[in-house]
Amino acid sequence: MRVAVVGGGAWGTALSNVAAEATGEQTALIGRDPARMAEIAKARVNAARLPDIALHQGVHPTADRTAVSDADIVLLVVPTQTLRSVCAEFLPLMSPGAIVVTCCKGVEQVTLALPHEVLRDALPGMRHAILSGPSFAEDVALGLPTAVTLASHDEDAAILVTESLATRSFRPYRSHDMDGAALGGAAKNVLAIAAGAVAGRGLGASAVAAMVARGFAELARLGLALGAKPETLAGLSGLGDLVLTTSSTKSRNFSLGLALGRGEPPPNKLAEGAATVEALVALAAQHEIDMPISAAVADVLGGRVSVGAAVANLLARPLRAEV
Ligand SMILES: NC(=O)C1=CN([C@@H]2O[C@H](COP(=O)(O)OP(=O)(O)OC[C@H]3O[C@@H](n4cnc5c(N)ncnc54)[C@H](OP(=O)(O)O)[C@@H]3O)[C@@H](O)[C@H]2O)C=CC1
Ligand SMILES: O=C(CO)COP(=O)(O)O
Repeated sequence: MRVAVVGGGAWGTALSNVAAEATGEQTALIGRDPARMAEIAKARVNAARLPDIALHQGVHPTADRTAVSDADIVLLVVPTQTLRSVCAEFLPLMSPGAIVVTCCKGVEQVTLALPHEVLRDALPGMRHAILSGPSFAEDVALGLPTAVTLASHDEDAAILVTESLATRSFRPYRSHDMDGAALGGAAKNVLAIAAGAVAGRGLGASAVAAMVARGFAELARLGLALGAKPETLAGLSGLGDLVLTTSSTKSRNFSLGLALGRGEPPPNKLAEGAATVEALVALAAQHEIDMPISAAVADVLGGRVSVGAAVANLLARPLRAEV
């Protein structure tokens, strides 16, 4: 199986190393900036996005989009808001039998679609899967043990992708539940901003734990309303990724929240949760699901309330039975 990776960011670079190791085949890493891709090819390191980590010898960095054409499996590893246009751009170049895997985590702002729904709309007739789960690009690229969810309605596709990405340290677990895998990844990014803000305000580890647990409750409420399976929501791509992202300063979303909580300027790298939060809250409203923590993040990032007022509002919510 030959894999191509579209998106020369941190995660795309880490996954290209994984695919080259797992398949023993040349793996194209396709970025959009020719000068930067030439630099990566020469230095054998993606200094801007994944510094100090050598590319696997089988990785072929390029800006030539046609490098996707002989791939059996195409990983799309770009920000969620660009996924649809990237699909349109690559559709005429991909082999019609290729399996396309979205590795993005978010909700599309205009349509409120999750990444796998974007693939379904934008790449009709092609085979689809989604990869999600607790996995910092740096950890994966360093060969640290990582387990993720690989979900597809197409069992054969899921097996082929799993086999083409499994290494001694990277373990994809198969699932049929694309809705659950996608929703977990999208919601945890938003909830990590909230956890970071609570930590940044110095409210203590107990408060952060409460935020994570109540955050999981709202992730699960929306997931169940969308038809996700409880075991997916409590698994790697749901609770697993929520725990990772709400507990580490390696997370761009948690770091954004931390800066907001401390009253510091937000880090300049855009976290996916910031681009997703309004759409996530709108999606929840469509399903009449209450997501107070996500709504508070939306209000803070939208400049409608301060972090202090948002936390105070959350604490002032009427007490009720835990659900
Ligand atoms: N980083 C991580 O640890 C993980 C990230 N993810 C998810 O993977 C996705 C990508 O994240 P990550 O790699 O970290 O992000 P980065 O910001 O590091 O990279 C994003 C890549 O997408 C490219 N890109 C941006 N806009 C466009 C566009 N309009 N058309 C084509 N390409 C574009 C960028 O190109 P350019 O370099 O030219 O700007 C860059 O190569 C996100 O959804 C994230 O949530 C999932 C798991 C782990
Ligand atoms: O998705 C991730 C880990 O699973 C990466 O999280 P951040 O985008 O917050 O860095």
